[in-house]
Amino acid sequence: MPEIAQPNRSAPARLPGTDKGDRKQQTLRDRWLDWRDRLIANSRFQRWAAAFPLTRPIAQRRATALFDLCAGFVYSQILLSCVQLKLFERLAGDPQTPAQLAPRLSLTEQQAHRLLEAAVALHLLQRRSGGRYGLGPHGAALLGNGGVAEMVAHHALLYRDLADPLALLRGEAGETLLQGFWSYARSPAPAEAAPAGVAGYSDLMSASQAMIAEELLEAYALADCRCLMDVGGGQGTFLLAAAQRWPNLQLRLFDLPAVAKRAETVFARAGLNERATAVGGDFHCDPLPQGADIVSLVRIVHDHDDEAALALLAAVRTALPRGGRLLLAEPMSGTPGAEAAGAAYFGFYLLAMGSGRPRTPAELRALLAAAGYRRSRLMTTRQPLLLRLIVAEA
Ligand SMILES: CC(C)=CCC/C(C)=C/CC/C(C)=C/C=C/C(C)=C/C=C/C=C(C)/C=C/C=C(C)/C=C/C=C(C)/C=C/CC(C)(C)O
Ligand SMILES: C[S@@+](CC[C@H](N)C(=O)[O-])C[C@H]1O[C@@H](n2cnc3c(N)ncnc32)[C@H](O)[C@@H]1O
Repeated sequence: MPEIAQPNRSAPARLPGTDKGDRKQQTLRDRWLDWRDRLIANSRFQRWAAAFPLTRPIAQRRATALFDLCAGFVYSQILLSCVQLKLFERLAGDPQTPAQLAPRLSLTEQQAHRLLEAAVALHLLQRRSGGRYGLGPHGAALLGNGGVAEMVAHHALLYRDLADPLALLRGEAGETLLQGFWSYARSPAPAEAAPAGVAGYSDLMSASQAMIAEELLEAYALADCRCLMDVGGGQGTFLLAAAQRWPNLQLRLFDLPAVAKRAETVFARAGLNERATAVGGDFHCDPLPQGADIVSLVRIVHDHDDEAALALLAAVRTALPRGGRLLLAEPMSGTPGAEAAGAAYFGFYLLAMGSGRPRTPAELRALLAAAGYRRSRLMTTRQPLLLRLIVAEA
């Protein structure tokens, strides 16, 4: 059973770090933060701040932000309903009334109206003339970002795994649904994964490559590169994008055998047999193919705990010639303006997946140095929420 915290109504709020003994070690900043916390936790101060005209907007903003944290799951489920009903596709360029939509969604008019109003409140949809509903700014942006709808749909697994977050944190949750979905996570012999076990995650990764590949190829020019090897390259969607942008580039992909097979089919269909090869193996124990002058690890390193991540970075360095480059691209922790996506979303996502953690650029650069890279540099990406990039020199 999940643990339900019981509020202690009689005890006064006591914040840590206020004992006389602790005080000696506190910096000025710690003391200021203690004072601020005591003030904000004081319900009389809250009432005063909500009433006083100069502090009222701040109090209202903070209350809304805290409410949004409480309600996040509800908002996500409204988004999921819209995705499942393909509401954004239906309304793109064709705003409709609840009466028109209801039979197409297998809902009554009243039910459709409730969903549409909720989606309007979340800026997913927007009201139009004549009682019709059309896309809102978020709904339109979602349509323009391939893979977001698929991500939303697969969150059903994540949310079930997170139903008892403390059990998950304490490692008492047992086998999770995400471990089943990402069949290589925690598997002692990932190279033996059956084709059916890799299909779901390979398709999801491929669908969401649209927003990743462009970011990466915009951030780093491959003009002077001869052969790019994408390690953990999935079914080859990133390499397809690289091939289109850089027509002289040779392409190599390394992934688990069942995934490499899928990439082979994709390369053949794209007529890339002359330029692209896919090699199957396990990057934890098999040597990586030599011959590439640049290697990419796209959304790979955060999947692995420190020891495995360090070994993988070292294996890539060994496969590269001296002066060869590694592109380490993934969402990272501590990204200014997107802090929640790193430590909170990916922190708990990877916890549910059973392996890995999001790292800050500084942590990754320290791992790269420990793996023997001579230098590394954090590059600028246009949407750091989705992807950051470190380039390292072997
Ligand atoms: C014309 C007028 C009046 C105004 C225009 C104003 C203007 C300039 C507006 C800007 C509009 C605009 C360009 C909007 C752009 C919006 C974008 C780019 C939105 C992007 C959203 C992306 C989202 C929501 C991404 C979600 C990604 C998720 C959930 C990723 C999950 C990844 C997972 C689970 C990865 C798993 C891999 C593993 C296992 C960790 O390795
Ligand atoms: C999160 S996906 C990223 C796929 C792709 N780079 C992308 O960004 O779309 C991780 C990839 O690493 C591969 N992988 C996981 N463990 C592996 C291993 N031990 N050896 C080789 N590939 C592995 C998976 O099969 C999967 O394709």
